Amino acid sequence: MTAREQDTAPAPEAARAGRRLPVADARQVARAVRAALGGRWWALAGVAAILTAGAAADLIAPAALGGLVDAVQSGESGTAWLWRLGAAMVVGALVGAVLTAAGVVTASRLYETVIARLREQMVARAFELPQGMVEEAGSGDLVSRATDDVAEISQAAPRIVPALTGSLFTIAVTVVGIAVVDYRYALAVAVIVPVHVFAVRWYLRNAPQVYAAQRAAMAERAHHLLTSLHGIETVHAYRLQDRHNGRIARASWEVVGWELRARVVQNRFFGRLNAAELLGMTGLLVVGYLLVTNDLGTLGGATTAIMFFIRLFNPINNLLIVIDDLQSALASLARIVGVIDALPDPRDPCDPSRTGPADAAGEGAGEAGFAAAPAAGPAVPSADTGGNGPVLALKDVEFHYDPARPVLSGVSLEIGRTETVALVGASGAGKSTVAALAAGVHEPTAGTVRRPPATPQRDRDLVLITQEVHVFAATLRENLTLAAPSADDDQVRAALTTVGADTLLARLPEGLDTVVGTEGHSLTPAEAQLLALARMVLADPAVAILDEATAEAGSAHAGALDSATAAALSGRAGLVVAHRLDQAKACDRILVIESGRIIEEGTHDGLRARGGTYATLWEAWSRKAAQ
Ligand SMILES: Nc1ncnc2c1ncn2[C@@H]1O[C@H](COP(=O)(O)OP(=O)(O)OP(=O)(O)O)[C@@H](O)[C@H]1O
Repeated sequence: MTAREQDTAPAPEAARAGRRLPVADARQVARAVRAALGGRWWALAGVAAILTAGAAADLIAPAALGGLVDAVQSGESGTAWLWRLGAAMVVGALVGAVLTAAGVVTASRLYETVIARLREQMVARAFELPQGMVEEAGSGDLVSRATDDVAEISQAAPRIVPALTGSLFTIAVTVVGIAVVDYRYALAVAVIVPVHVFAVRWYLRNAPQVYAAQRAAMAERAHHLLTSLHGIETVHAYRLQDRHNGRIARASWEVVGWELRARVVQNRFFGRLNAAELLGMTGLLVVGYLLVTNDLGTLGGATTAIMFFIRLFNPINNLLIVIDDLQSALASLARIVGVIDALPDPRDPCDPSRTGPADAAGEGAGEAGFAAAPAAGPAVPSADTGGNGPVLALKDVEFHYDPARPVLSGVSLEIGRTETVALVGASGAGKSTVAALAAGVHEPTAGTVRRPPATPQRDRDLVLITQEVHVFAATLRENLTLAAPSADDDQVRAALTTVGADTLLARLPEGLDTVVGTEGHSLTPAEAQLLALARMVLADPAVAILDEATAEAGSAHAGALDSATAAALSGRAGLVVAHRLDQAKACDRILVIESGRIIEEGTHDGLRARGGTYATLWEAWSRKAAQ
């Protein structure tokens, strides 16, 4: 099965659901946000001060309005006093608007910085995640966290930050203001407190799981979209459009269902908030009526108390409504921080599992076709492997993707320092899985895999090249030196010459400076494979694993690619998943794999002479090749 075909195979959804990327808990989220703030507490305090000052200025207008009512009713104040009250209202509103705007702008800068840092950390960490982990979770989950979840936080933050910082102060000052007018007004307003407490508790009980399920449904939808697009050729070739459309439609309806449930929960919450407002206003009007008719208060006092209460609607509702945004944003934040914390901190010197440079695996592991292997499994001690001793060894390896279907059983193999070993077998026999285990993409479910020892350039010690070679939209030089950043032009040219790509270089209009890839000079599949082999030569790993790396580049180029492969593998250990049996013939040793077991092992001539499975495969392949 090719990598593309794997991507479009029916997704074992129930199995995958249990293997999502981790979601962080509240403690991890708080720690990540604190770290992303990077000690800018003074900026946070400044934002709070500006917003609360703005909220205080906003109280001047309603207070002045009450004064205005009393002044008009008494008829004793002159017009100058009325003008002064009017001016105070205008100045209060202006100062409040300016301070609020300044606070929101400063807050936006701060939270955008925090979001950007978290996003960068997540992307950096995503490159370090073991490929197997991302594959198990589905790349859609990761993409959905980098897009949907980041967007969710970016959209929610402008509402959350001002509401949290500004509203609390406004509420506190306004309630004090109402009590100052008359404590009985404050008592009337207090009836809304239990209604709010009830509404918020109900909401917090119901909303989080709806939002979490909504995010998970979005991730599932992204996964199906991505896998279908990624394997579009296979989808067309096997007429799988209906099946894939159906799967995407089901995932989309699942999102719609959760969106609707979220809106229902939200509306019921808002309904409870409106009931609280009605209750508070009714209480105030009754108390106001009683106080004014019994000469215990003035009409202006009642007006101020009512205006203050109306002013409370916004901050209280903002505060409670942002609980909704806050829940939603926190669900997204937990998913982002979940990726950041998915692996131990590479900078943590106490963590023995991470001995290499933080960016080592990141350089290649995220790009198809050139994956630097993450360190895993015990290393082969270099001192013990003199001569052509094994530099890569699998012992009694078992592996399954689905526990009900073992893929490999009892696989053992060793590869010497300068030996090239071919893996051959029918489609689905398990060749790519052996290659993935050898490269560290997956870890065995039983048995051991010993890979080359860790060094400061650990990711150069083992390189996996698959069919899907990625040509970056960059210059040819940049495409090559990403494998060896310190390589100079002479070394780059020498690597191209080694794999016979000097003619390609000569044809490019600006030589090594020619931009290749989607944005520039497009390379043929065969040229892209040569590029991958030249990259490997520059990386100079101890072990090279080629998973049908040159199988799809076209038979016209087979000879050139085989010579390039032989030159690139020279002097290092090579494991070659061979599609064409003439590739296997050129290797030092051949392993025949059938139904996840190695059933034959030997040289091309030895295996042919034995007359077993390889001999039969060779006869069939040679006949077909001769046609
Ligand atoms: N990601 C995966 N999830 C579930 N099953 C998988 C996955 N990848 C491979 N398999 C299954 O594991 C078995 C071995 O697959 P593998 O790709 O290793 O075989 P292969 O010999 O390389 O085949 P091909 O030559 O067609 O690439 C097959 O039955 C395949 O369906």
